[in-house]
Amino acid sequence: MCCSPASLCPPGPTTTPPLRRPPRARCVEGRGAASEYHSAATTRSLCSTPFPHRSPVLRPRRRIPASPSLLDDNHFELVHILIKMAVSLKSSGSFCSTPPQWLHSTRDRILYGYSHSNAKECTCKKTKRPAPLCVKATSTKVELDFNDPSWKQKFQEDWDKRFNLPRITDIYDLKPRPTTFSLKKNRSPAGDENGTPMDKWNGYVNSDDRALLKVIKYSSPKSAGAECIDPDCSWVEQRVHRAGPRKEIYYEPEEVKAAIVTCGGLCPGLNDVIRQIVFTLETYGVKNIVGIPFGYRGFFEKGLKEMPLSRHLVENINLAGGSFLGVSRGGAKTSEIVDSIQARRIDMLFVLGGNGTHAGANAIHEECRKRKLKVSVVAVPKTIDNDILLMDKTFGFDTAVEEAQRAINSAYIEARSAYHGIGLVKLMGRSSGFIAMHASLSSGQVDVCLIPEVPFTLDGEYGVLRHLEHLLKTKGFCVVCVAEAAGQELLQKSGATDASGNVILSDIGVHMQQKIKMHFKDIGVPADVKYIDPTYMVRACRANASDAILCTVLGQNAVHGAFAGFSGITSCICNTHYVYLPITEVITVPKRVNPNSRMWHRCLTSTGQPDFH
Ligand SMILES: Nc1ncnc2c1ncn2[C@@H]1O[C@H](COP(=O)(O)OP(=O)(O)O)[C@@H](O)[C@H]1O
Ligand SMILES: O=P(O)(O)OC[C@H]1O[C@](O)(COP(=O)(O)O)[C@@H](O)[C@@H]1O
Ligand SMILES: [Mg+2]
Repeated sequence: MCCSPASLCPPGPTTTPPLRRPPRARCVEGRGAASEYHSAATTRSLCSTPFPHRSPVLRPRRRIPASPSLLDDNHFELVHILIKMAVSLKSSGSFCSTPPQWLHSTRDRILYGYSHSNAKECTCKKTKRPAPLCVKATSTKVELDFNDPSWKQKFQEDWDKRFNLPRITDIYDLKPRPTTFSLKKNRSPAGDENGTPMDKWNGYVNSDDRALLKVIKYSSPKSAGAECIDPDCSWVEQRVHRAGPRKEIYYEPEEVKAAIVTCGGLCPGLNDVIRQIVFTLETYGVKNIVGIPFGYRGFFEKGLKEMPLSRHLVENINLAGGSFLGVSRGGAKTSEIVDSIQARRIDMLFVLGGNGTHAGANAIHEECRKRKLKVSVVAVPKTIDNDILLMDKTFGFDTAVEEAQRAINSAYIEARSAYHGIGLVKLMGRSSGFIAMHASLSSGQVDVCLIPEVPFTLDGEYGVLRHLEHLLKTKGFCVVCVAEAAGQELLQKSGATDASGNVILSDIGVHMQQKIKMHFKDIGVPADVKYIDPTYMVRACRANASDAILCTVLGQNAVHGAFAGFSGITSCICNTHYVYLPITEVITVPKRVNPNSRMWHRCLTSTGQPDFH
């Protein structure tokens, strides 16, 4: 954590420029088909009513009240991709005549077919009205026409195909054996000829068990948060595979060599997952368990030796943060990694990491398939950024938020205790603002939360700086929380990337600190700016209680998934249920905060901040 020295601003005149702004007429921008999704009445009232009594504190937010469609954060980025694909399809002349859509206007519209990998949206050629039956959704496997009475069945068949879990039996003709995993085995007096306990333990998950990804039936596409596949917002079950131990397994535990690797940046809970994987493997009867040191690098870097792991060795590792095995970025050469897997005779590989790691895990899984190796590659989603699609959250996120709000609290105390104090906190999040949004919400002490998904300006009448002036005048102090990826368009780009190819972001925190100081100096208003950058503090700590539970379950399920013969899957939590997803479904894009989601609106309600542009 680093704090700037006390403000160098000289005392100046205490009068601040007037903060009240002239009311502006607001319109929901109608680019192409975008506006056509609002009823005429809605559009009229939105465009004709300026805000004559605009409060200086709470400027109404543009677009938000008018938005009928609130996609949740899990699907927002997917929608972004779908729209881009629809646009490119359109421009390639392969689809109907919809003018190009831009992300911002798209967010305000109802979108159908969100859950496909390729959605298309159009208006009927001869009418300006939105024409629901023109809306089509396609996926890579099936094209849906909602005029077709069997579209639901087709959708579900396509869905089931996409979310079907790859397994080693896809390439190998293998017979399963009864599981060796039973929590009651020590109490069971007799076993069968395989030594499998004969108790009546009923803790197995049936392979046909599914969890629903969505549970709300929206009555209208205009309902808050509605995610509709078709224009009538029909109920279509989207089921995913339930995680957990199966009655039959595809490995002989005694013969298994299992390896664990942790990649990417640090994240609270890595040790908890490693520990649970080891415990669960041992419960199955696996004796040969190793850790690959320092991420994927450990597979091929000379001098890095695999580490034998056992319950005894990992018993207490969860008491500390970091990774017992070490982490690293970069250096993922799939063929070399698979050579190494082959040479080491690894049967199960457990990969803990974020979106990059998952992409790597999938490449390893594919390469193993190509070489016809009987290897199960199972991932566990790790990242404080919480930026992996479809899942409720990734492990480490809760803990990072908890730590981040401690930094916010310090900024608040500093700001509140200073004359015209301004506390500024920068929080991590490579491509999304989840940590900043949740830490702002949880602390309740933030006046301005800035995230990459919502553009803002610093200068000018509607800029952040003018709002800070206002806060100093009315409140006497303020706290700003900025996500590290926010406002990158305001900064010079270095173009540099890290070893994994991730773009190295310019420092918005330092930039804002300087801009705030300069601004208040220029207008002659004293301001005491304290900048806190808790960057590595929020992720180098040990997991909190809720993350520790999440890690425990995810780690156990990863092992159950491998023994069940799955490969190329990730063990995660969706809609409060523990499930397995094919890695391919979660790595298309990073998950981002949906500016039209209920959560972002709640954050805005909490901070009371206006639009900053
Ligand atoms: N598209 C990809 N294909 C294969 N491996 C990848 C890919 N992207 C990243 N990796 C590898 O995954 C590891 C972790 O990636 P990184 O982006 O640093 O962290 P995270 O997994 O947390 O997103 C690195 O070793 C990197 O080389
Ligand atoms: O460890 P580094 O290389 O400084 O990376 C910092 C980045 O790591 C993170 O903490 C987590 O990112 P990953 O999930 O990719 O590991 C980001 O929030 C941040 O941008
Ligand atoms: Mg990442």
